[in-house]
Amino acid sequence: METSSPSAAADTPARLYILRPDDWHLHLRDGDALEAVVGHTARQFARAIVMPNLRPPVTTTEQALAYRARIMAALAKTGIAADRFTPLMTLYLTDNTPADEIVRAHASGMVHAVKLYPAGATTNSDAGVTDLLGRCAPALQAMEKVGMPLLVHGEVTDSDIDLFDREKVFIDRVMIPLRKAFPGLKVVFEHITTADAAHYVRDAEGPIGATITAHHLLYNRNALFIGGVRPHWYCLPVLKRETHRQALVEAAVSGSPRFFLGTDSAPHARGLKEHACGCAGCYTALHAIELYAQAFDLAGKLDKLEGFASLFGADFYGLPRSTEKVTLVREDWTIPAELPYGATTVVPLAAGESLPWRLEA
Ligand SMILES: NC(=O)N[C@@H](CC(=O)O)C(=O)O
Ligand SMILES: [Zn+2]
Ligand SMILES: [Zn+2]
Repeated sequence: METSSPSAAADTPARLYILRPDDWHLHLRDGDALEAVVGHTARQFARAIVMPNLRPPVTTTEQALAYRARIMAALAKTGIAADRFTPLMTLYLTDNTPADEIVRAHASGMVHAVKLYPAGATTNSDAGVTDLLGRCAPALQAMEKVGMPLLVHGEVTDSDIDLFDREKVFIDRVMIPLRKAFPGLKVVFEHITTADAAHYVRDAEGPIGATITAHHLLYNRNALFIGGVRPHWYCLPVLKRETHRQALVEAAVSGSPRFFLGTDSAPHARGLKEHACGCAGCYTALHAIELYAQAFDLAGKLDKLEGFASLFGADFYGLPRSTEKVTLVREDWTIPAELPYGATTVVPLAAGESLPWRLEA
C-alpha cells in the first residue's frame, strides 16, 4: 500500500492506494434484485464469493453455473465489462449432498466453496444441515480431499441458547468437533461477531480463516436501539457488545492472514426490513470499502487495510492476488437514503450519514 499526504495532516493521508479488494462473503440475490445490486459490488471489488441461499438454494454445480450465468447477464446490463468482476460460486450444503457433487463442483473451476447453514440459523436456511458429522461426512471428506473450503454460518439454533451466545456455543458444540473429525478441511468462520470467535480463529491449529463485516467493526449492539428500534442495523449474527467489537477490530488490523474482508452485504426490500418481523441483513455493497477504511482509520491502522481487503482472502482460497490498484480519497460524502431495488427500494447501512473516505471511480 502507498499513501501520499500533500495537504492533509502528517498522519492522515489524503489518498490511499490499495490493490483492488475482494469480497469473500456476499449475497447477490436473483432476478430484479440481482440486477439492482451487482453493479455496486462490481464497482468496488475484483471478485466475490457469492452465497447460495436463494429460494430454492443452490445445491448443485449445475445450479451454481446457471446462477453464475444470470449474474454475468445482470452485470452486462449495468454496462460494467465482464472482465472487471468475477463471481466465485458456492454450493449450499444439505444433509444429502453427495461426495460426487463436490468432485463435480471442484472440477468446474467455478465453484470455490461449500456453505454450511445450520437449519433455521438465518435468512433462507430452512434447507440447511441437521446432522453435520453424520449425514454430511461423505461431502466433508470429499472437500477435505480436493481442498474445497467449508464456509460456516457459526450459530447454534437451540431455543434455550441466548441469541447473543449462539456463536460462542457453536465453537464448542460444532466447530471444534468438526475440525477434529476433518483436520485437513479448510474452514472459514464467516462473519464473526465475538471475541470468542476471533480468539478461536487466531489460536486454532490447521487451515482456518474468518471473514469480518464492516458493520461488526464499526458498530456495537447499541446501534440497534439508538432513539428506537433501528431495523437496518439488524443482521445475523446480531451485533454484540462493545468488548466484542473491539476484539474484532484487533483481529482485523492485526495483520494476521487468517482474517479477511467479507461484507455479508445482504439486501432486503425496504418494506421487509421496516416490518413487524423484519428480515436480517445489512446492505453495504454500495459503500463497503469506504466503511472498512473508516474502521481501519479509527483504529489508526490504515496501513493494514490492504492485507485484510486485498491479499489474505485470495491467499486462503489459493487464488491469485489482484494486480490493479484502486484509490481511496479522504473526502466526506453522504450515504444515500435509499436505492432502487426492483419494484421497491433498499436502504443502505447508515443511510443519510457521512463517510470520510470515498472510492475513486
Ligand atoms: N447476514 C444476514 O443477516 N442475512 C443473510 C444471511 C446470512 O449471512 O446469515 C441474508 O441472506 O439475508
Ligand atoms: Zn450467515
Ligand atoms: Zn451472509
